Amino acid sequence: MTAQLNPRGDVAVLVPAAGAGVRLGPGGPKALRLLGGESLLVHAVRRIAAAPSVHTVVVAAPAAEVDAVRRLLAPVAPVLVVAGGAERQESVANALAAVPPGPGIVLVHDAARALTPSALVETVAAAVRAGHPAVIPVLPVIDTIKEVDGDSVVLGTVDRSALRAVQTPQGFRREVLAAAHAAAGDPLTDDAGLVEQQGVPVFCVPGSEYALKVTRPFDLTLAEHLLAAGH
Ligand SMILES: Nc1ccn([C@@H]2O[C@H](COP(=O)(O)OP(=O)(O)OP(=O)(O)O)[C@@H](O)[C@H]2O)c(=O)n1
Ligand SMILES: C[C@](O)(CO)[C@H](O)COP(=O)(O)O
Repeated sequence: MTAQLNPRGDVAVLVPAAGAGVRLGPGGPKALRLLGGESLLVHAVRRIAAAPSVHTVVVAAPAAEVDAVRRLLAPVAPVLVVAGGAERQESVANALAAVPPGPGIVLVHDAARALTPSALVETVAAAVRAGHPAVIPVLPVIDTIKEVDGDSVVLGTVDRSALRAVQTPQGFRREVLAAAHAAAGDPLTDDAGLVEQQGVPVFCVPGSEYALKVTRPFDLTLAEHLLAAGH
């Protein structure tokens, strides 16, 4: 099946979208929950597809929703849809296995970061193209951070100047991501973590407040406001 966006693009974007959304609460798989009348997944794919470097998009959908997701995305962009797994890492691996020959750069981008600007896709891809084997968008940590024992006893204050909150899209040389997944052990929360385990340097670029992850009900409310404000 052909599902190319820009045939001259050098980037494949994997979109893990198979999570249950337990922290968001009841209402079905999170990627299919609505934001301003459209699913988080549709918002995410539309913004990815608008990035000029993108050659291919592969979505990892909940196994029971693969056909429904194909129908949902058909009017949005040409995409490949595969079944995700029980863990995010497995969903990414399934999507990676479906990338056709061609793209030398692979980005992994959460459907749950639905309002991520297309420009961030280009920024991450450009940093990989410039020679970094692995690239992540990050934001500074703005709160004072305490280490605690249990829920309530403070052990100390952490130096936040060295901490960063990590977003997606995370970008990789294709062979670097493939090798990291081939060697993967216990599931990690992001793909850069797998690459770190291979001793590959990971480079940070500035993230975006609009790339917030819809995790809890408050995040969905915030995203609704951002969307209504034109983002
Ligand atoms: N088995 C899984 C788990 C997560 N994801 C995707 O990975 C992204 C980031 O995961 P997260 O926000 O943690 O989503 P959920 O796992 O759905 O959230 P929760 O932990 O609250 O259930 C989401 O786009 C989610 O759909 C996935 O493709 N496959
Ligand atoms: C890759 C990621 O978006 C990094 O923030 C990841 O999906 C986070 O998962 P978490 O379990 O919600 O930290």
